[in-house]
Amino acid sequence: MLQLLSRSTKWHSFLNKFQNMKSRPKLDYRNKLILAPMVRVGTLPMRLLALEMGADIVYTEELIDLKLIKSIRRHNPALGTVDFVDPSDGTVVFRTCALETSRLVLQMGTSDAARALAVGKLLQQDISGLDINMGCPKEFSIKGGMGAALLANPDKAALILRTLCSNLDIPVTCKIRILPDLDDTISLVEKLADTGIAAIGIHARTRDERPQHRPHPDVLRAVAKAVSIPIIANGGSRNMQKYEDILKFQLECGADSVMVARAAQINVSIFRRDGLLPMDELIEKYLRLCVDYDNAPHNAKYCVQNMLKELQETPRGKRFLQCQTLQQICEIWHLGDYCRRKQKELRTLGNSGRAEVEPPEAQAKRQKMEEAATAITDDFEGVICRSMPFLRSTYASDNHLPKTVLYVYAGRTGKSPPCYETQQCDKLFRAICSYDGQRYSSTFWEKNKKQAEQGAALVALLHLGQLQEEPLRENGSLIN
Ligand SMILES: Cc1cc2nc3c(=O)[nH]c(=O)nc-3n(C[C@H](O)[C@H](O)[C@H](O)COP(=O)(O)O)c2cc1C
Repeated sequence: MLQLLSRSTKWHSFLNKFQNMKSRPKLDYRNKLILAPMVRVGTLPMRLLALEMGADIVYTEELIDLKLIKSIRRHNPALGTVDFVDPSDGTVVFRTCALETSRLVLQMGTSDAARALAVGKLLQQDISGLDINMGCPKEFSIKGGMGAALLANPDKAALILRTLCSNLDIPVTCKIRILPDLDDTISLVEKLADTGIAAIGIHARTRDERPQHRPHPDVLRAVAKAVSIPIIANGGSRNMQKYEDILKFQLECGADSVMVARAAQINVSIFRRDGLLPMDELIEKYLRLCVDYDNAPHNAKYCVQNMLKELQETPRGKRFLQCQTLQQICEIWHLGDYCRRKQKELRTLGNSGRAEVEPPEAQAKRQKMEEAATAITDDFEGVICRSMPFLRSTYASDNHLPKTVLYVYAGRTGKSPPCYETQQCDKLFRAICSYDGQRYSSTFWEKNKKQAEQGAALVALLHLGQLQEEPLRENGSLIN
């Protein structure tokens, strides 16, 4: 009978899942450096980078149960990932891969035990721990009875945790904030510990305290003395500039483990025993992972912005802020070729992106865009192309703009004025400048038609020897 059953593919995949989960050692929360849950920051590339830098455990950003429950789990063989995809619009709600499974905790926002359990069952084969957010003070969470709302409803919080602990095969934890009163905090932690959770993350601030307020390591120390489950201390980033500062905070709190958010958001190499990496090296590593795992460009941009901080004001930073695609961002860190090559390879491997789960209207729109992009590539046959973004702020007046300069140059040399044609792909533009029997274009996709034309004129001027590369590179309007 068993033999017969094992022949069926369904039974086989169930057996695999079960064996994978059982063979994975249970996550131990003692003596660990942890990447804290952070919305928009804790996506796959940043988690993998944190692990590479020395974090022992990484948390996902908070993912809401309602969103997860309706998502479709699918393998993405091109990327080697498991994706949970929103079937209504095809967006990837959660992407993970085998490299992180044994050290990955997913943080969920929930207010309902049954729903949380359903999500836990859907996810447990792909993660090693499930954490419930009980500390988020944002209006969205509180209104939905999630996050810090659960601190005011300990019975419900305990019910959620008990339901998960009794029915899932992976360890369950929660992340709370301290209460204004120490005894109340200890009572709450004891009540939650009774549910069977494997550890508790505690942000050393109250619900009403903001990140700029000093944390309360003394409160954590008292809690850690009073309870026996592992305490994960959080809230110390304000005083964390290097690896040793993480350990100092852990010691101050008397905690078993420590969880870092903002300090890692700025420089994830804070987890590195051998010291911080230079920012550009870190960004490069991060971008490679974004390319490898086809990360959404807006997410990559947000994370790089956090690393750049005030350097966003430099010419390079300003150029970066104008980027809309991963390719454009990669060009700035000299990874343009890597990005192009890898994206091509992923397409060849069938990285279908959203296609399989798209509703028909979205699918039609995407196909139209893909056709347009192919047509555009064909149209660029024989065109002299360079990657030259146009940055208006680097030109003193309209008289200096590339289109004007090229127009004047044409008049001076007795040639017909240049003319332009523009191609649009979704919300981005490229232009071709035709001048004296030759066509020129910038490979940098611009946000509007006018900028695209200026970019094309720049390429023409450069080719005609009317621009010098080096000065332009310095003032930030030329990238190679
Ligand atoms: C950008 C950002 C996003 C965050 N998102 C989450 C989240 O999804 N879930 C959560 O429990 N806390 C979240 N937090 C709070 C952090 O996990 C952490 O509790 C807080 O920043 C204090 O730790 P730190 O001093 O190390 O920054 C977020 C913090 C930041 C800065």
